[in-house]
Amino acid sequence: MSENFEFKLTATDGRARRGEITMPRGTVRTPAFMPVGTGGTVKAMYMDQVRDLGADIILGNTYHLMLRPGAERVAKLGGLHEFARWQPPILTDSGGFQVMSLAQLRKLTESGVTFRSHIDGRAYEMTPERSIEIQGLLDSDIQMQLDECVALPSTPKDIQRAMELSLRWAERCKTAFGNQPGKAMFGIVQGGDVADLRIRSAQALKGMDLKGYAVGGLAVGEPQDVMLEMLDVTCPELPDDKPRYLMGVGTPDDILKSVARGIDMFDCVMPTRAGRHGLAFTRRGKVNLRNARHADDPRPLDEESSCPAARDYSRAYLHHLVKSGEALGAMLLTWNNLSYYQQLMQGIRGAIEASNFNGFTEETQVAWAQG
Ligand SMILES: CC#C[C@H]1NC(N)=Nc2cc3[nH]c(NC)nc3cc21
Repeated sequence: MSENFEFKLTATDGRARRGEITMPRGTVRTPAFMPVGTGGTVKAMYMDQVRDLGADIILGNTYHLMLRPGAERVAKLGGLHEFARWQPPILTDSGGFQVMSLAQLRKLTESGVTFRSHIDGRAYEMTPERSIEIQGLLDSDIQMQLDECVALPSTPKDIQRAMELSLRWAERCKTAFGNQPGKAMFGIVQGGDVADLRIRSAQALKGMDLKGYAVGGLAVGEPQDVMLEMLDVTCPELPDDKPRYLMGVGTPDDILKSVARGIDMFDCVMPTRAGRHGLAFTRRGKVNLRNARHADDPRPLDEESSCPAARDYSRAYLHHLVKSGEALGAMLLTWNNLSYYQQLMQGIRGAIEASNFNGFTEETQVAWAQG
């Protein structure tokens, strides 16, 4: 533990990095995967289970929590850690992406964005200052800047405008955040799929000397090679001694290829959402438990797994639960998927320490192909 927010690199293998982020609430081993806990819950999981799987940090969403139950209410109840009974670090997204993707009747100005709640239609204003205030009320350990997230596809002109506005908002967020030694505010690199804009955004944010940097505006439907190309141009512009967080990513293959390009942190709804829809991630690839071919299969998902959901239940039973819409189906498959993701991250961290990241990547991809 540290009363400050500190990041240190402990090993590298090519551009892949092994590190640790120390904060008062705990240490985050990187590369790290953050389970998504949007409304203060990692859906279908107990927080103790999430921790036992090896997660060092989870993600919460400003947008959802401000709408329901309300940031001031969570603050009065002791903050998000107390409210959700998750004591390790929490990273909160700023609301920029969710306002773009969920809110209604959005109106954007230099000052901020006004919108109506997708839940009850109530009107809200979100400014850089209010976003940081809300994340402070939640007692978030890593707070994201408010950014303007243009929906894709967008014109280069619109991407540039949004990138430049987001830089001005980053400055305002930095001012509003002030000096909080045990916490961090991360900037978000924007620029869509335009390399020059990505470089300019990264260089400008680096000049603000922030405690960490996210790469945003990806994992919004663009082809994987475009996402990877943007990482190739963005990561070299970011400081080596600060964490790099790729927002909303991704599949296990996305994660391997992004770690190879210098990314340290990830979050994605993939393992939890897929689990609720009957899809299992395993060492030998994905298994769609909705498929009738599992109806009589007595084998577990992975007899060698340390996770009971993967080791102790037949595919036939999981298929039955999924087809019947039983809550236990979502619970077991979410448990399995988060276990797989955390075991993948543990394997990645060990491989970088052993200077074997490329070998680990090849072995993992071959195993997926075994089916
Ligand atoms: C443009 C932009 C941008 C980023 N800005 C903020 N605040 N959060 C994000 C969350 C994301 N999730 C996914 N994919 C699921 N891409 C994301 C990108 C962002």
